[in-house]
Amino acid sequence: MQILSGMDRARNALERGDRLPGGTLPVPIAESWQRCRDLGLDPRLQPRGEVVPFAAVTRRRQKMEGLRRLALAEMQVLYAQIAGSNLMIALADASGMVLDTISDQAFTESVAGRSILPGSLWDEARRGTNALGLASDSSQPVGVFGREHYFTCHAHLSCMAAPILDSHGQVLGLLDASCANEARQQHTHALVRMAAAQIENGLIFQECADNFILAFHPRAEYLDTLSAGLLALSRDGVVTALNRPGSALLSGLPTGAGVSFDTLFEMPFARALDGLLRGGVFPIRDAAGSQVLMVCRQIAPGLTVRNLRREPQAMQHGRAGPMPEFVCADETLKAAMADIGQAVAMGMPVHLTGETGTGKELMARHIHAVSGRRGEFVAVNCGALAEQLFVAEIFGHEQGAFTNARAEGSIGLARQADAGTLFLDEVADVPLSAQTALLRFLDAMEVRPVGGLKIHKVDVQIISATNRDLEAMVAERSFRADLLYRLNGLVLHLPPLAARTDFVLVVKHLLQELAPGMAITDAAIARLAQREWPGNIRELRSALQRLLMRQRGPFVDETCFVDGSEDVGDACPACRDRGLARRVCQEIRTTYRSCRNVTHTARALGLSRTTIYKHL
Ligand SMILES: Nc1ncnc2c1ncn2[C@@H]1O[C@H](COP(=O)(O)OP(=O)(O)OP(=O)(O)O)[C@@H](O)[C@H]1O
Repeated sequence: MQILSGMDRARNALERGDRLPGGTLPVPIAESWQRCRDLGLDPRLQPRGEVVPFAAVTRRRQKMEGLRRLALAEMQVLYAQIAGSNLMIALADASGMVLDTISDQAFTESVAGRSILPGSLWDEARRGTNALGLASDSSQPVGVFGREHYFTCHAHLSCMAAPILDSHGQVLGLLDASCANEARQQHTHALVRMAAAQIENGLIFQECADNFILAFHPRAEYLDTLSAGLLALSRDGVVTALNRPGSALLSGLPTGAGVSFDTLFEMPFARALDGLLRGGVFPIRDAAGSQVLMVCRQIAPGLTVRNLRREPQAMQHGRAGPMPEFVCADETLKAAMADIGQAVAMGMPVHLTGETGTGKELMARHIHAVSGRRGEFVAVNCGALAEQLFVAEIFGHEQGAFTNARAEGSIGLARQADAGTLFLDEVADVPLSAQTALLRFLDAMEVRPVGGLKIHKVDVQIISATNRDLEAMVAERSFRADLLYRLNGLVLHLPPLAARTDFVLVVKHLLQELAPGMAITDAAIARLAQREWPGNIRELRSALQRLLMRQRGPFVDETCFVDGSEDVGDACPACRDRGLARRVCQEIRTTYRSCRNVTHTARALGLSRTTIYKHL
């Protein structure tokens, strides 16, 4: 006989409508299941996946601007901390309406990823037992793992949510980390809670900018941690905010708003301030007699004192994990790159093709690194060399070998690359007259400088690149067929950016290069992904630079696109040149891009499905 686990029995009972067996589930989950059942939700069906109109999301985001700014920066840090894949970090308002998400591509493309999108509502009454809904109701951090979700269709998910509270214990928002159940990591829940606490502390600094802010803890080494109490005080010593650890440390004392410092501590505020403003750690007893150590983290404006750390921990950004130097998660490209190691080990020339800006030079540098050659990487832009000078530049020349020759002669780029790599960029532009000399060099790996007699043997890895069709040039006799066959030992094609499956990673990588620690929302990435990018990664880099110029906080989101200059390519052809229609069309396409579902898009924007189809 098959032995059923507690969870199996609980689910069977739930799905059959039987009484739920006691002791098989954590109490909050069992209670939530019961509430969902009382509401008449059928766990075997799909939940009501409601998504509010985009305009309502925008309004809510504006209302929560301060919190959102802090949260997006923390979400980026959290995303980097929870290494692994199939992950989404979401920020929701207090009711469980998702405002922003940061995720990896695998999650974005999953069924769950398509349902956790800005504007989606995750309250218990709509989506059954889930972490956002439970955290919103209970004001407590909650984890809902796999089959603990009420709806069977959410059983593959694990979600961990923590409320973000104001200093009166009111829920301001919710932070959630969701991942595939099998990818769940033990420490995620703690990281989400810490991120929420970090945001709460950040809010105190943000909202009490004209107050004193003091940190305190019984042990000095904890003053810089999230366990420290943070106390904001007006200039006359009245408490304006106290974080959660602070309330716990002062439990038993009256900590409500309006209480004065003197009621909480044994020393009058003015005297304590004297000590605190001299800098360093100041010992003080609370009104219950326990000693704590205190430091001043922020001085109310108008006072200047040296030796004080003005930068609160919670506001320090730029802690996103290290990003790879070179993004290459595109499966086709990865497969094509599999032979590089062997090719360079055999000294085989590598030929790179791809449109402008697809990363041919970067790939050439990568190949040089892979080859482990100790010599230099020497890049030659063949299109930039005058026809008469081409041979002399590559193979060198003796003193006074020709008019305009360098007086001291030149060893040439081929010898400079000896024991290293010679990268012939824009190889299609090698003058026909020089192609024979180049071919001879590739065959023999020997160099004879112009005007010289001595032959020099070299050992050079050859990499060439072009964005032109060399086969077609061979057919029209502007490129030598034998040179082409000599160059294309291993051919590697770099896909255009729009065709890369690792677009999201490329965006994040470039952003980290341009502005370390900067966050970007999924919606902003989706907006970028709509464009065609004829200039490929180079163009994307410039577009990100322009967005960064417009961005006013620690993250890039759709508001950075306000003037539409990044959006020229994202309206449908019929709407592209029609002002207002173009905006509507762009909104449709942006929304669709983030959820990949016509019905959701129609519902989110309050338009008919036919209209959505028309613009897609
Ligand atoms: N895989 C990648 N990951 C991250 N950045 C990249 C990648 N590929 C290219 N880039 C960046 O894109 C820009 C253009 O790359 P690169 O100059 O190598 O392109 P290219 O194909 O050689 O262009 P062109 O044909 O116009 O010379 C550079 O800033 C480069 O750092």
